Amino acid sequence: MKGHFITFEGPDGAGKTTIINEIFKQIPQDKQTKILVTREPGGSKISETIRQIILDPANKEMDDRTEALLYAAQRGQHVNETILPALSTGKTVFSDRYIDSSLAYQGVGRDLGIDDVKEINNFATNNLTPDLTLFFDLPPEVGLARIQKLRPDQEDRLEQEKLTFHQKVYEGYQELVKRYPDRIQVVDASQTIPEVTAQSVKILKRKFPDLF
Ligand SMILES: Nc1ncnc2c1ncn2[C@@H]1O[C@H](COP(=O)(O)OP(=O)(O)OP(=O)(O)O)[C@@H](O)[C@H]1O
Ligand SMILES: Cc1cn([C@H]2C[C@H](O)[C@@H](COP(=O)(O)O)O2)c(=O)[nH]c1=O
Repeated sequence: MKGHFITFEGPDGAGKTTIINEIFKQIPQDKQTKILVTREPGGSKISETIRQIILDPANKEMDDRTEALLYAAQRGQHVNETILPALSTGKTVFSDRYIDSSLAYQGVGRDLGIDDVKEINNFATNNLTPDLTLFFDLPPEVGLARIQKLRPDQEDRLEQEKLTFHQKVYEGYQELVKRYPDRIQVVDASQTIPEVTAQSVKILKRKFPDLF
């Protein structure tokens, strides 16, 4: 028995966390217990500790390769401690970010290369690949403005990066959408919250009718 592994991706502030919560509310109550909602970086005790190190604005001297390896390390722990045990009992896992974040932010944003970053992540996760990824498509400046409004003066180390970095990350996501057209479905995240939710639910119902 294996559950579905579904990931949610997009620029900072695209609405991933908000829409995951909205989708969850639309799942019948008796089926909600079959869903595990988790996030990256994080999703296990060790991975949350690594999250604090990566996102701490004080860690300005962090090397780009160290950053990529820390994201891969937290992911390895997350997969083995949280995601695989849930999938193996038939639960569906909703992960707020996963490997595509590393491919877009470290592979393209940090210029480390999509293929090299993919390789260290394949090692870390033993090649665990999502069954479906929803990409929340939003210009990075719009997402960053939402974050700024939500948490003024509380940006983490990645959010504090220049707009040019976030624009490269966005281009990275566009490349991933082209590379993995069967796995990654694009959602227009510039719509209202109910509209983004409805588009997401429609995609999920089509692919996994058993979820609802
Ligand atoms: N479709 C939307 N329209 C307008 N505001 C939105 C929309 N979706 C989310 N927001 C708002 O944008 C802010 C960021 O949303 P949220 O935290 O869900 O984004 P996120 O993609 O999870 O961000 P991060 O990448 O930082 O984790 C919140 O204040 C949320 O209410
Ligand atoms: C998993 C992952 C994340 N990131 C970046 C993306 C965001 O800027 C932060 C995480 O913050 P969030 O508020 O929880 O979205 O980290 C990354 O660069 N690489 C990754 O693999």
